[in-house]
Amino acid sequence: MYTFIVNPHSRSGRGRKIWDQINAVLIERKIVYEVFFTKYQKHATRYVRELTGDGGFHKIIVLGGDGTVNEVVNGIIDYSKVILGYIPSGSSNDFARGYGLPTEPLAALENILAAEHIVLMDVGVLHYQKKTRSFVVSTGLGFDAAICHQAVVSRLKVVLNKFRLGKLTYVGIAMNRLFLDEPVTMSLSVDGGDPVVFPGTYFIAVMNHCYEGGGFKFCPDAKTDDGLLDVIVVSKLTKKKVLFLLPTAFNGHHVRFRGVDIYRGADIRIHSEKALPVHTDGEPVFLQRDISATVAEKQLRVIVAK
Ligand SMILES: Nc1ncnc2c1ncn2[C@@H]1O[C@H](COP(=O)(O)OP(=O)(O)OP(=O)(O)O)[C@@H](O)[C@H]1O
Repeated sequence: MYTFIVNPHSRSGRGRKIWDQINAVLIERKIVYEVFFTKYQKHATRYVRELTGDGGFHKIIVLGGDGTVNEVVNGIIDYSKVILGYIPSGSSNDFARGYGLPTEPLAALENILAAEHIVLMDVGVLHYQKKTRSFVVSTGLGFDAAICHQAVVSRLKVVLNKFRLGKLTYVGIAMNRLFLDEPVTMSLSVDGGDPVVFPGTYFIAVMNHCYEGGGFKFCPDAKTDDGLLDVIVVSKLTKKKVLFLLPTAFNGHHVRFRGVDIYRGADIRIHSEKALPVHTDGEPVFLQRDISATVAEKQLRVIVAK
């Protein structure tokens, strides 16, 4: 049996309409399923924790954005007992982009029902204060997280989603934040090595997938099954240069420029001289000065494209 977790609120309310399309096909094809609609933040986590708490095997299909995938993964008790499928209906859809999943909902459903390609995916774990939160796409401190924090309350997202341009929300807000935020000194330590200090840092993102923020290929060589996390540090650049560099990140060409540093490791520690916004898969976490990221022991099975 399939369990669908649907965020009707995703893509500013289009999630519900996309579910209606999917539901019609499931009924017509006599597919056995149950559906659960999220009603508030972290509801998906609560539900999935209860569902997977029975110790049984579950096929969980998420219909929502990267934030809903994040909430679902955070509720899974034992990754080895779950297969995850995904029908993208978010604004940025970087999880789907990373796997090249179909963006058209019915094509995504067909891909899930065929289930011909299942891969093992690493799950990242963010540690802050004494808490942890899992992530599938990325986590980050600074500029990229400030954009996510602003996107949550942004009218721009609602307007752009109406025109199916939701992924541009993050580009639009990025321009705005660039003029508001000042870079700070941060330090990065990879796998227990000495901390490297970066004055004038805009952000550090720790990535499992290669895309974040609606299609920025910040860590072009990130692999989701290597047990490692890729890290991008953007520092020591004028705001004008950042503005010039951002579009080159859509195809990963930004890595050639000075001021962009890439690292890879299994234990990433970041310190910031000032408390800054943090995100996991675009979902805001409160302001932090110290965070670290590791990879969960077990991998999660995910249905990817044929
Ligand atoms: N019924 C609901 N009403 C309001 N918010 C909800 C509801 N269900 C879930 N949420 C919250 O909506 C937020 C965003 O969801 P999601 O990521 O699925 O869509 P999105 O924001 O359109 O896409 P993306 O993350 O790709 O930009 C999550 O924080 C989630 O907790």
